[in-house]
Order: sequence, then C-alpha cells, then structure tokens
Amino acid sequence: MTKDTDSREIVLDVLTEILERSAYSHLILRQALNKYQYLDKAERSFITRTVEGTVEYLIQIDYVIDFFSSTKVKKMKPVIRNILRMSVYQILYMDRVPDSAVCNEAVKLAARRKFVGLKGFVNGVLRNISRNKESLVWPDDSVRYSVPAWLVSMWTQDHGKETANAIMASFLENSKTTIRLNSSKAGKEEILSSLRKQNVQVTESGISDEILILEKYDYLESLEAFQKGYIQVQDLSSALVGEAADPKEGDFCIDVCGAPGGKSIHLADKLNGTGMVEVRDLTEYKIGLIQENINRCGFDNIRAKVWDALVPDPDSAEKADIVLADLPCSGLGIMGRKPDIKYRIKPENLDELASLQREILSVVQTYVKPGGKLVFSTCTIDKKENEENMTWFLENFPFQAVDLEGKFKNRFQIDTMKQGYMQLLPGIHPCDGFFIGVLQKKVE
Ligand SMILES: C[S@@+](CC[C@H](N)C(=O)[O-])C[C@H]1O[C@@H](n2cnc3c(N)ncnc32)[C@H](O)[C@@H]1O
Repeated sequence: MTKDTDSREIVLDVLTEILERSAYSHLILRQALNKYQYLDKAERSFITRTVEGTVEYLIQIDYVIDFFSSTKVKKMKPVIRNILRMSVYQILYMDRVPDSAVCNEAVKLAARRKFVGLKGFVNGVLRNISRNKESLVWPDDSVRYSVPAWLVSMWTQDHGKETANAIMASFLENSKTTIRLNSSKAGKEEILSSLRKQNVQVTESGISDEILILEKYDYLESLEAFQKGYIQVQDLSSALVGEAADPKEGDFCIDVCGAPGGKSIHLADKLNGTGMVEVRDLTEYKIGLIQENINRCGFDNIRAKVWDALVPDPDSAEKADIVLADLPCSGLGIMGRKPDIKYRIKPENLDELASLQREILSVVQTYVKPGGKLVFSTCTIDKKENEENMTWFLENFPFQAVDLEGKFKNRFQIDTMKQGYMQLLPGIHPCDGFFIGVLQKKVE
C-alpha cells in the first residue's frame, strides 16, 4: 500500500464509524490521528479535511450522487456509498488531487474492500460528476448549505431568510482556533512572545483583547503557553459568558454544568486569586477533565465535584453570589465546529432539551443569594431553549433581568440586551451561536 492509499483507507474507516454507526466525528477522528501518529503532517491534514468536509457537506454530496447514479445512496452498500461520498467531496471541494486520481483511488479502494464487481459503477458515477461539476444547481437552501430542511425552515421563520442564510453559510467557513488569555497568570506580551517563539501565527480577534486566533501549530499541548496554563481554548461567545457574569473579587460562584471547565476557569481567572468557584458535572470522568484544566492552569480558587444538577443540594441554598448554568443543549450554534450535530438532533429533541433545562434551572436558582445572579447560557440557536426559557423563568421565579447594555464595551448592539439576554448568531456576530441570559434574584 502506498502512503496515500493508507490515508484513504483511514478516511473510509472513520467515515464508516461516523455515518453508519453514529460515532462522534471529533472523537473518532482524534482517535484515528492518535493511532496513526507516524503519518506526516500533509497526510494528517488530508484525513482531517476529507472526513470533516464529507460530514459537513453530506446532504449536498448525497444529492449530487443521487442525481448522477441510478442506484440511490440509501440503497448502496455502506462501503460503496462512503467511498463515493469522500470522493465527491474531494472532486467538489479539494484541489490537491486531480479528479482522475480521485476516481482511480476510489476504484482501487472498492476493489481492496472486496467490491471488485462494482469498480465500473464507482468509476462511472465519479467521472460523470467530475465532468458535470461546473454546472451543478442546488434545488434549495437545504442542499446548498447542507442543513436539514427542518432547520432551514425553523431559522427562516425565526430570523428571516437573509439572516438564516448568513448563519448557514458561516457554518461552512473554516472554524478557527480561538484562545482566551488567563490574564491573572501572565501579561499579554509574555504570552504573545511565548507563542511566537514556537512559530505560532497569532492574530488579534479584533473584538476582545483577551481573545486571540491561533494558526500554524501542530499540537496545542506542545505549546509552552498552554502547558503553563496561560491560555484556554475558548470561543469569543463562550468567553462572553464570563464577561456577562462579571464576578467581583471574593465572590462564591457555582458552575452547575461545568465540564471541561472553560467558563469556570474564566471565572477563577477573573476572581484574581480571591473567592471560590465550585464547578460540578455528572460523572467522575467529566470531573477528571475539569481537574486536568485546573491543574494545568494552577488556580487555587476553584474546586470540582460530581453533582447532578437535577438533584437539590440543600447545603448550597442561597450561598452563591453567581450561579452559572451553561446548560446541556442542542448545540446548533457550534454546528460549524461539530458538523454531525445537524444530523443527530431531531425536532423532538428541542422540546426534550428545553424541558430538561427548565428542570435544572428550577433546582439551581435556589443556590443564588438574594441580590446574586443566575447566568444561563447555551451554545444553540433555538427559541424554545433560549428566549422562551428566559421568559418562562422570569414568570416563575423571583428574579429580574439584568440590563446588559454597555456590558461588553459596546462591542455588541443587540436589541434584547436591555431585557437581560442576547442571542449571538454566527454569520451576523463574529463568533459561535450562543445564548446568554443574566438574572438577578430579588431582595425581599
Ligand atoms: C455545554 S457543556 C458545559 C461546558 C462548560 N461549561 C465549559 O465551558 O467548559 C454542558 C455540560 O453539562 C453537563 N450536564 C448535563 N446534564 C447534567 C446534570 N444533570 N448535572 C450536571 N451536569 C450536567 C454535561 O456533562 C456537559 O459537560
């Protein structure tokens, strides 16, 4: 086997796990890259790009295959449909390999996987697509943006066609790695010089002084700034949750859904060596992830414990200055980073998640001191989970919305900020899709 063939075998196996056995794409891809560490940088990036791109464009790719093939994708052998899918992605979206080579490699791969009899079929479909690729026409926005039709309808209804299209187009753009500086650990100049010493390309986010964009590095874990806990991978929108919470020195904060700890670490950093953040999650495994981050960053004002947020904790009643509820959600705002979310989530899941969130909020609001704050956030764009839950909460609990205007140095002008919440929309705002609501417990 040539090295190049090797990479295609790996792409096929990883795609089969994701598309036939519902494995999580980021986990299975990471596993494969760890297993085949001997591969060089170019092969690793070929595997990553082909897997991620094929999953990202799956609806569009299947449409194209169905258009040019007499046998529909759903009726094909899994091996054959996935060989076709990964090859169509390369033909439509990658210049690295000429189309004729993509077709030849696909045919060889089919033969090696014991489908010698289908070599002609694979070759015929792919060459036909290659010949006609410049004249493809998308029948609708679902195919154009490779987003399930029910989501296209929901976002068009909620935000209008122009905004919905901007959101969906943004998911197809390259996601960048953004980091947040742990400013209490080191100054910005020191962090920048450490990153540049290791030849990392660093760009300012232009929105927040604490958020930078990193490119051209191999492993985050190999960076001195990461090892020393000076930086935390975090999107701008996620970092805005800490800004919205705005803890004051000495505050006691409880983060009820905290793994892997990104927002808790931010709160601990903002507390600047004072106060305490208690961060909770469901399992020992999740707490282990948080603990790793705590150890790396070396903060003393943060502790982690296993606790199910649905179970009332009487010892925490009215103890917290800030309760952070970064709730389990449908994740539709980060579809660009985790494209399999859009195929996994079904409309009925949105109702289930919204009611789980209500249950969690009902329990954890009791931990807020009178005058203290409940900050609730999700990484989704779904009115049921966000705006409707905000309204429901205010109608049912003794809290008032906190005016967020001016909170973010006027970097965001969103109509609802006066009402205590903001829905960030990718493609409209320069970040992932996030919802942040801030509520203050009334003093009787
Ligand atoms: C959006 S993630 C949190 C991300 C985290 N705040 C951060 O910034 O790194 C939601 C978390 O909620 C946790 N979770 C889900 N149900 C929970 C429950 N009943 N109790 C506690 N945690 C829960 C999940 O395990 C997951 O880690």
